Amino acid sequence: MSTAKRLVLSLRGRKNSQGNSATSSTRLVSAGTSPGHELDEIAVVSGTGSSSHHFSYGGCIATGDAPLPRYSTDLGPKFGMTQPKFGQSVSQQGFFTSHDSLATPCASRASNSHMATVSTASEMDLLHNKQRNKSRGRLKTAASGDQPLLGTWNRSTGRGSQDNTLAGGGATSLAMGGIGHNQYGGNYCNGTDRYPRSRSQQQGHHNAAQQPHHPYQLQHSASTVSHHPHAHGPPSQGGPGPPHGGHPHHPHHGGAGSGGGSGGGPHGGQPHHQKPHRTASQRIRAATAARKLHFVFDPAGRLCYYWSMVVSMAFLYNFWVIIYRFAFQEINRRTIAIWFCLDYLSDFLYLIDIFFHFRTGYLEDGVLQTDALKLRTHYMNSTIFYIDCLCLLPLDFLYLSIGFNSILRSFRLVKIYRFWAFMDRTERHTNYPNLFRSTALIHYLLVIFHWNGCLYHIIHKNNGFGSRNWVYHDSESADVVKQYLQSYYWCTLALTTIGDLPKPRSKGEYVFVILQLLFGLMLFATVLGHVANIVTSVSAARKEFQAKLDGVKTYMRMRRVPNHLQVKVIKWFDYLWLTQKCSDEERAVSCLPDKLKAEIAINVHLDTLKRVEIFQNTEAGFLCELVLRLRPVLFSPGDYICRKGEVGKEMYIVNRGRLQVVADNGKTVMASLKAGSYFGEISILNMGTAGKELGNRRTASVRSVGYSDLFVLSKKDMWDVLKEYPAARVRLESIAVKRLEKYKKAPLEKVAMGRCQSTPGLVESCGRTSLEEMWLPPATMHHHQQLQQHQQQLQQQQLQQQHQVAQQQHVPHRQESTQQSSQSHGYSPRSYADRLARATDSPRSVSPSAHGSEERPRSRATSHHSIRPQSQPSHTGHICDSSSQLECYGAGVGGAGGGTTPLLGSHEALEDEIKRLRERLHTVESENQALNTKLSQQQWDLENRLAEIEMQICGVSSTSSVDPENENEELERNRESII
Ligand SMILES: Nc1ncnc2c1ncn2[C@@H]1O[C@@H]2COP(=O)(O)O[C@H]2[C@H]1O
Repeated sequence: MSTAKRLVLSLRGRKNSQGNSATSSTRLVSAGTSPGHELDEIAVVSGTGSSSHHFSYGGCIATGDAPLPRYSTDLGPKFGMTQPKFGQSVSQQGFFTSHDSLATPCASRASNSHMATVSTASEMDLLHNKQRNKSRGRLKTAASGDQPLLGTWNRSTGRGSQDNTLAGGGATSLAMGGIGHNQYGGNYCNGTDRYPRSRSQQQGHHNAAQQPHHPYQLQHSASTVSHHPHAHGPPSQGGPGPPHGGHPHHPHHGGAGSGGGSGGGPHGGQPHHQKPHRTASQRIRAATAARKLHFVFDPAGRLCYYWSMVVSMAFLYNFWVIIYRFAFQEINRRTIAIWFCLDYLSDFLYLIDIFFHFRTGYLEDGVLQTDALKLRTHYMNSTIFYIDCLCLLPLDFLYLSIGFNSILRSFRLVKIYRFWAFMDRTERHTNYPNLFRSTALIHYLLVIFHWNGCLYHIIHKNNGFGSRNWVYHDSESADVVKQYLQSYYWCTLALTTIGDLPKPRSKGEYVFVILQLLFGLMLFATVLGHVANIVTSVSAARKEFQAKLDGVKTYMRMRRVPNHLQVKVIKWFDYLWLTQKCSDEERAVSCLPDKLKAEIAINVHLDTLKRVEIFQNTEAGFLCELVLRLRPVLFSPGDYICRKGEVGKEMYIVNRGRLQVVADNGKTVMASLKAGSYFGEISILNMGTAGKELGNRRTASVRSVGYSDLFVLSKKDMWDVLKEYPAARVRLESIAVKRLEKYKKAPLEKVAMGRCQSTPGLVESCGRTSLEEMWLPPATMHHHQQLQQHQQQLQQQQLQQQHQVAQQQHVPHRQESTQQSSQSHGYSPRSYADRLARATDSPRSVSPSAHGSEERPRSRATSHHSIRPQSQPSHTGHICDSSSQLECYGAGVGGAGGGTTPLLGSHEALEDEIKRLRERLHTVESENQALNTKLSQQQWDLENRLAEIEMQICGVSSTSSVDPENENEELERNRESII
């Protein structure tokens, strides 16, 4: 998608974003920092002095609701401005991409009364001529047309240059929807290409009557510009702006806001009555004058970059040639013309560079300054200005006295700062930093050899250090190139410490050669270091990855991890390396601010994320928030990502790969998931079908078919975000409800359950409830908590009563009973309700399973279902039998096989099962009754026996005539011991 399109989309998106500034800026950020990013490069600063109009979308302009200037969108291609290889500079990124940076410039500009131009990134007005021609034609038409040109728009009496602005902008301001003559009007380019006229008409007021329809205004306005949010608000609102035309509290915005400009409010821009009538020719003149455009270059923009490349070339020319010509006295009559042309071409470029600097913006408090006066002052007060002047010191005049000597041009080399800046920027932006570094290193080496060779030749030419033995003898030859190559070769030997140099004889020669060798040594070391760095950075990722793999391997070997598992782990690493080439993606971007991280993540995973249902048509902020919390994770083939019945703590988004939602048996596939799908949300939303307690349990198992690249989102993170975005929550829940519906409709085989086969120790409850019970209509979803609480209270009360009964009956196996009770399971609210009702009918229903007690929450442990007031040990065994039978049932239903009950595939089967269960319940109840009778019988026996003993004791005591008090105590003691 082209940048322009993206921008348009982002702006549209912003309109839809319900005024959420964060959101909108985020969208804009996305567009603004897209690789396209051409638009911020081009800006028109129209008018003179401070009244400029900015057309770029960068900076604050982008924050506006501005319809995109039509011509801006295709400026890049139009002018052959291809996508830069090296993208944007860091400063630019910082400036345009962060939310703050979008907002700040506006604010600061608004508060700076001297800042005329607000453009963040303005480089040139490429369309200026075209526009001017158009305007002329239109003006002609207008002038000759019936409509008088005497509009009611007003001339600004603002700052000096604003006349021009008015004119041209007069025209321009009209076009810009009344970017008045107020500097901020100019600053913000508030015109819209669609709204100004209608707005002005709507705004009406008295000037509506005065203001004739202005053809120039209309036509010109159609060709420009952006729209200032402060001044107009969203265009879609369409209604009249405040009478001041702009922000009611910001008179400075009036110009822009009067916006409607041409219409403006009565106070917008300047009062109408100041110069209500101007002739057409006046206006044309004014317009022409105001159309004197000036350019302001964004230091971080592409033009600046390319220009610095040109200047660097000029510098390199001087860098290589000055010393060469000095050493070899290459200038002679034959070549003088060429050298002079080249010399003065480079000087000319240096000169232009000075002018370029006058028009290059700079950052002040993080805000790009574009005011011409400020730029000039800033440049002239900087050291760079003096350096640039020094570079152009015209020592060439000395040619006249001392002849051609390129050493007089040595000051041109001071421009090296430009070359370094260019190299730095290129290094930062290139996609091949190591290649670039290597090339730069080689270049530096060649230059050093070149200079050294030239120096050597100079010494040689000047008769060396007294003897010429240590220089090459045949260097006397007249062939300059050969002489140069010999010197170069000598230096290469010396500086690479290879040796094999002619032996020095005199002291001077010795010193020179020693210095050469030392320098060569250092150079060599430096080069080696650089090369090592380059090589290291090339393989850094691989090394890090390898180190991690080695660590894991060592660990597995030490811990004697089974071979198959080791192979699996290594394969996992293989896949990771193949697909990501990076062991820790998160760490790679950890130094970035969150907004940028989110932006990167969104861009990198855009394809996946836009397919995710929950992210579609949601607020951009929601996506941003979530994306920052996503953690990538990779699963191997056959891995279970989650198992039915487990507590859900995370949800997953499929980035790549295929997964299956499977039933307990691991074979029945309930759904297939691929990139863009998500799962695991039901349990983390506590919407599981098994009631409150088990709402957080996985409703299904999910298995990876091949390698799956997923994003994990923790429950806490999810809830944190959903708290802020309730609409997204509703959406997520509604999708979950749909899935649950599907789940409900699925054959019972799929949902029936018993012991969770995948995770030993877990017992799933859903299968024990009927399908009707499992289904919880969405409407009741949010009530079920209350219902459950109520039910729990009832259960607890009942439980207490039963405990009391048990205590009264001195049940000795309370512990066992409680153990049994703790094995009960959670149910859906309806399930609870039904069971509660059943419990009322037959309170001694049996616990369905005897497993998973450790897993159950406490509240469940006290469930009434498992309370059995047994008083005899034998009963416990009996009840265990019952429950184990049921357990078998569960297992059978769950598909594990071996159960006594056939698989339940239909409603009838289910009802049969219920019937069977009820019968079983009756049996158990009657058994219980029988046991109770037995118990009563035993109790009666015991009491009888007790009475007999008492009688006996009484008899004994009467015969032994013991003290009655002692006798009573004794009796009591005996009784207790008997009991
Ligand atoms: N029928 C289905 N279609 C798609 N996904 C499902 C289906 N049933 C369950 N899931 C997903 O599987 C996940 C298992 O864990 P959760 O219950 O947390 O959330 C579940 C759903 O996200």
